[in-house]
Amino acid sequence: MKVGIIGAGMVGSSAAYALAMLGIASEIVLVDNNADLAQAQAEDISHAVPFVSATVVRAGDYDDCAGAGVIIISAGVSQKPGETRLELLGRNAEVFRNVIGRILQAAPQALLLIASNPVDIMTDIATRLSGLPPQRVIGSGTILDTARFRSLLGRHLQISPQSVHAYVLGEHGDSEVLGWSNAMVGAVPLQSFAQQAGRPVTDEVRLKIDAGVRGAAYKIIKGKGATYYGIGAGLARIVKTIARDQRDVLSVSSVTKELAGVTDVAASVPRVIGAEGIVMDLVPDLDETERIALNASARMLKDLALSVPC
Ligand SMILES: NC(=O)C1=CN([C@@H]2O[C@H](COP(=O)(O)OP(=O)(O)OC[C@H]3O[C@@H](n4cnc5c(N)ncnc54)[C@H](O)[C@@H]3O)[C@@H](O)[C@H]2O)C=CC1
Ligand SMILES: CC(=O)C(=O)O
Repeated sequence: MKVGIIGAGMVGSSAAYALAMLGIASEIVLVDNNADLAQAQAEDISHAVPFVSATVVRAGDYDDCAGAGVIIISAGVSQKPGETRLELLGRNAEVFRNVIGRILQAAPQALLLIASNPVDIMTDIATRLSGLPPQRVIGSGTILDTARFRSLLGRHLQISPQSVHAYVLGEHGDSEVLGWSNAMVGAVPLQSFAQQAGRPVTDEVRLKIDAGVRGAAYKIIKGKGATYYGIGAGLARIVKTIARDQRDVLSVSSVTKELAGVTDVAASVPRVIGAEGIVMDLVPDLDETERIALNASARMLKDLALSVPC
């Protein structure tokens, strides 16, 4: 599958690198306002390709994305230390007004995969601007937060994060909701596994993991200016399930008819993803605290999305 990437900065180039390393895409086209940057990123990544795959990686313009199955949008501004994702909204909405029409003209059949922040509201905006059905406009949503949750839980339980089945729901951002009540390890509920393993998940452990997941981006941005390897791998993972029609369950964002009592809102729940985009939403069983928090997260996202004209 050919993949176009609009925005060849840290996130776009990391996604291209992860895609090339996994050998998922036959061709990757990097497009950026800064053509020299796109060219340099493409050359650098293409020099890694002979070690692992046969992916053609090149810089180009929108027209070069013709025939792409997926277009990743990672263009726009990113957070400065201490800045929230929501503070990027006005600037990145303007970027999307500029790029969505050009993408549709070049690759009308492509699925859109949104990474730019605030990703849930950018997914809503991309859906409105494109006029595409919501199933074809996928926000990376909480795929990264879910990976962070599984990583920290796995570390606490001393097992592989791939054997932890737990999801972060709602906003990719400060109001996100960690799904503790339905978390599983293998086929065993989290608390039961923790007890059997002698690694209890106490209130103190929960608070520490919650802070670690919710605060990860702020901590990394303070330390090195940006986050990109995690989301790069997450975006490649989403492209893989689309390219191979794998129907994996991933927590991603999409305009959803109804979520925790809020209608027509873009936020994350686990969803089945295949070649045509989102195939099915999974409605998780939540406890009362989680349901209230998810309602608040979805309500905030909907109100903010409504404030942005397209
Ligand atoms: N969804 C997620 O989990 C994550 C999202 N992000 C978000 O991804 C976005 C990109 O972050 P970085 O790559 O670190 O930023 P960056 O500044 O390294 O790259 C952004 C690129 O977009 C380009 N650009 C800006 N306007 C453009 C336009 N109209 N057309 C084409 N290219 C344009 C810039 O020239 C720049 O190269 C940010 O909004 C950031 O907050 C970052 C990490 C995780
Ligand atoms: C920057 C961002 O959204 C993240 O790393 O979660």
